[in-house]
Amino acid sequence: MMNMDTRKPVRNLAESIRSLLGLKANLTSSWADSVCDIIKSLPSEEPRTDRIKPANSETTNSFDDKEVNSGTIILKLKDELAALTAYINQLNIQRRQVLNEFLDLKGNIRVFCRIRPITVGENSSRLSTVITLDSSNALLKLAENKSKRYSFDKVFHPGSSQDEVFLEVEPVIKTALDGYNACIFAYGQTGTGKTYTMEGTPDGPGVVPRAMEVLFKQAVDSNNAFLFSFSMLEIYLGNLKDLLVPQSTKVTDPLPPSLSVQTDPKGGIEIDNLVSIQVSDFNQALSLYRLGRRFRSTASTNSNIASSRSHCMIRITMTCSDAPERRRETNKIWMVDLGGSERVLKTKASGRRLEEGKAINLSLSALGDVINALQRKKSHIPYRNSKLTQVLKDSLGEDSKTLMLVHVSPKEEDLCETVCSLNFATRVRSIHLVSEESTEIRDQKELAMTNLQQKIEWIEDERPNIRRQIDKLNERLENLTRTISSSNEQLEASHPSMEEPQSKVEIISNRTGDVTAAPIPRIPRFMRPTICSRRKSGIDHENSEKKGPAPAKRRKAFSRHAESVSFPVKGISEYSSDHSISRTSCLAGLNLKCSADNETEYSQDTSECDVKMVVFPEWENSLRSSIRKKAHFSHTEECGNRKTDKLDSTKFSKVDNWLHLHKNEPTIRSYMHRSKQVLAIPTPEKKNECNGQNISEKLQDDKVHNQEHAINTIADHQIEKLTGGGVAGTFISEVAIDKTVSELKDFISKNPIPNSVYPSHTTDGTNMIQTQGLVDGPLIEEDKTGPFPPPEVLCVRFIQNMDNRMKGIPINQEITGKTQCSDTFMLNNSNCCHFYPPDMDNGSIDLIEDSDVSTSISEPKSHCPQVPSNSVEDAEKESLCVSSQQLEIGTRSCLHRFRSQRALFMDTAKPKDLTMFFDESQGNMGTGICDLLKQKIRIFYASALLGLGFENLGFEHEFFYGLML
Ligand SMILES: Nc1ncnc2c1ncn2[C@@H]1O[C@H](COP(=O)(O)OP(=O)(O)OP(=O)(O)O)[C@@H](O)[C@H]1O
Repeated sequence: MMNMDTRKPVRNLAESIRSLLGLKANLTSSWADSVCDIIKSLPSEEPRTDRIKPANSETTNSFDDKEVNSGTIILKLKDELAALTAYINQLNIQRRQVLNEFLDLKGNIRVFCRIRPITVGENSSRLSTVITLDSSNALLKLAENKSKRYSFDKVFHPGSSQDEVFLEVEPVIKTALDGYNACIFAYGQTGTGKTYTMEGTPDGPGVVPRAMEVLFKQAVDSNNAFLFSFSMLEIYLGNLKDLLVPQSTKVTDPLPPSLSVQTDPKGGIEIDNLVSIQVSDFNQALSLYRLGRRFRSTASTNSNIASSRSHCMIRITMTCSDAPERRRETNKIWMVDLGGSERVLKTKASGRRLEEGKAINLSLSALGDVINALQRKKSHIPYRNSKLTQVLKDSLGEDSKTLMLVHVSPKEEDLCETVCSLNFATRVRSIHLVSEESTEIRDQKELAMTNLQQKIEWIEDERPNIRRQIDKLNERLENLTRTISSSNEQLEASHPSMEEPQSKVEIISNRTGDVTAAPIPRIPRFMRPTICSRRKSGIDHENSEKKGPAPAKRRKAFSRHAESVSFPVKGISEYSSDHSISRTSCLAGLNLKCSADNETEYSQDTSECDVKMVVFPEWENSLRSSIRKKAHFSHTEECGNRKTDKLDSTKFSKVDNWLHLHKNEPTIRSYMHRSKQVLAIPTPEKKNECNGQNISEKLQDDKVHNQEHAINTIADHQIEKLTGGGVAGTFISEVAIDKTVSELKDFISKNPIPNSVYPSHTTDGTNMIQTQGLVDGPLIEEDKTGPFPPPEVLCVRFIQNMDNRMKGIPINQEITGKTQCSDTFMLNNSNCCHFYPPDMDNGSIDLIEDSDVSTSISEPKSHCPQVPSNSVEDAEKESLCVSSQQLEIGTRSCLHRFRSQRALFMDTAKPKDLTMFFDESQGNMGTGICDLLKQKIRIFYASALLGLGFENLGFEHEFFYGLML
């Protein structure tokens, strides 16, 4: 009874709050304050949670009381929570309405004009050609006594700060949270401050970083679950270029998948293959933005020291499925820093700069045509005339919010361009203005807008407070639930047969919705139904129904998000992989405080919510090729978390790792200018040099040494080849190790080593462990997996039966320096064929006309670590560093290496001799086992050469045909 009494007033209060919330008229600030005060005062009436300590076995009755009290508190908290949630939802709806009214007054397409200040080095004595008359009018001085007035939604004078600009831009960004597609673009002549406005400086961040901050903050305040994803591209020379994919720095790098603009049946625009990365907070988005910025094409021109040579476009996609009042469940905002229009005569651009300028001008003129057609309400809008208009198609039309920031120069010499820009901006603005407004109407509008703005501000101030209270309540609720659960467990342990209190808790739990202490049945564990069987039998279904609809709805929504943010990749035929984003969610603003049972229901969502992953097809390819090579990646926190045992499933890498990977991404930019790196257009050679540098740096940084794995991989590869070829004979495998003979003997005496393994040494003093065995190679395997430390040189000699003499001419394809496999060993064993496996692209191959054929796998002393690869970039770096370190000549560019490799091969390989070698043996070919064996070895040898990748180096096919014959 007592419990009922305490519950009642709380319920009444909640009901009265709800009823008040229904009445819009009551929603004044004083009313809200008083409601808040009441709510704030409630917790003090409640018993402290520490009073509900787990009951011990002796105090069953007191536990009962406390438990009932806890149930009451939980109910009370739930009521408060419901009231606050209803209130915040009401605020959200209000804000949406007010903001829409506000934007309706402002217009769907708004145009701001920003006048650049005279910068250092410019002649400041001359008067500016553009003067700000008031906040929405600018005067352009055309001649001594001739001027023209331009009206815009806002005019920013040269002294306007970034803050002032953003204050005006903000409402458009906020509408994006209401489900509208939005587009903010900076337009203007080159050098007028577009990038300054959009990107800003470290001291004065521009629109893009500020917009991202606002988006995330507002999403949290709204109490709805938003899922954000970030993309960044540029339109360079009329082509789309993803700024988030690893830039190819080597000739051999796979080209990034080409981007293409697709229209869905509803008219929505999607860009095929564009990387879209889920971001859960502002910092992540900012990191990606910074990363993308590094890859922008910028160059110095006559007009601007760091001129953007492309249109840079940032897209933030947001999905929110628990706010049905939003315009769309998934919508996007584009923020575009357009390339500057330029006059060739003035910029004196030539060559590449000229091409870039022309491409920019062309697409800007296409944008002008689209605007024109929209203004005239033409039936055909020429979106298809440029990539820019294609991409922006669904963000420029009626149902979206567009903001154009036209930038003009104050300089007299730029008058022509200024007139063009201002005329274009006026045209854009006229799309939504049927006629010029009278001053009176405009004043009225201004007043209405000011009132609406104030309302918006009030709501936006109020929401975080309510949100904080909700968080607090949730926390308390969670603590309380946890306490009850642990009490139950203790009680159950002490009174296994006590059913009563449990069921009480259960009832409370079900009523409270998200507080669930699941009943533990009194049957043996193995007899209890599994989740699966419960689902099948419908038990779970019933339970979930009891829990209420909210969790089910959310769960369903997340899987939908997952589908909506995956993007198929074309052209990767082999694995037809997907650029896929994990089914994770950015739960900005979502407060998933749920009980044990709800957790099960949400487990996938909640556990994944902090994992942001993306996979690129190149990575996947590299991973798969890694499987083929049986490469083993070690796991380090720094270098990514790849697991070889899961390589055959789709691989994901964390966004954070991905960002880390790009930290040292080589850029070809020569100097920094205002946080922009200015570059000369890269040449392949430069890229390679740059890459080489980075690789060596990376190698210096990487502390992961996985020599053993590398050697094992090579040995595996060889053994596979030898045994796979069905070759009969004796194997002698030799492992050079860094132990003295006495140490070795010691070691062997202490360790049980088969008889066939014994120490030896070569004439140059290298200590070796020799293993002998027959044909199928288990002994060789014994070697590589043996108890010795990782060998520095691994030589596996295959000795063919003496009567099968292999004919051949030596081929030395050593690029430079000497191999780490001791020279003396090679010299003294003239029948030794030194062979690098195909994945090591330098090496020596000696095939010497003699009785025995030996195959040596040489492993360099300073073996390149098998760095756990985060991406294809890493994989490439690995392969590069393997070879460069093997050669011990420092880092060299991949291209250079391939060239020299090719040249040397051409010089020294003596294709004629090779052919002779094969021809000769062909002539002697019989049908006996030995001849078959010879043939197999020849094929093995030829395929080894092919495997080295020579065919990709531009050799004439005839050469290989000759080789194969
Ligand atoms: N409002 C401003 N306040 C201070 N400096 C500015 C402002 N606007 C532009 N600048 C300066 O003018 C120069 C050119 O600006 P910016 O590179 O942003 O021009 P842009 O329009 O992006 O040029 P492009 O089209 O060639 O890329 C920069 O040095 C920048 O710092």
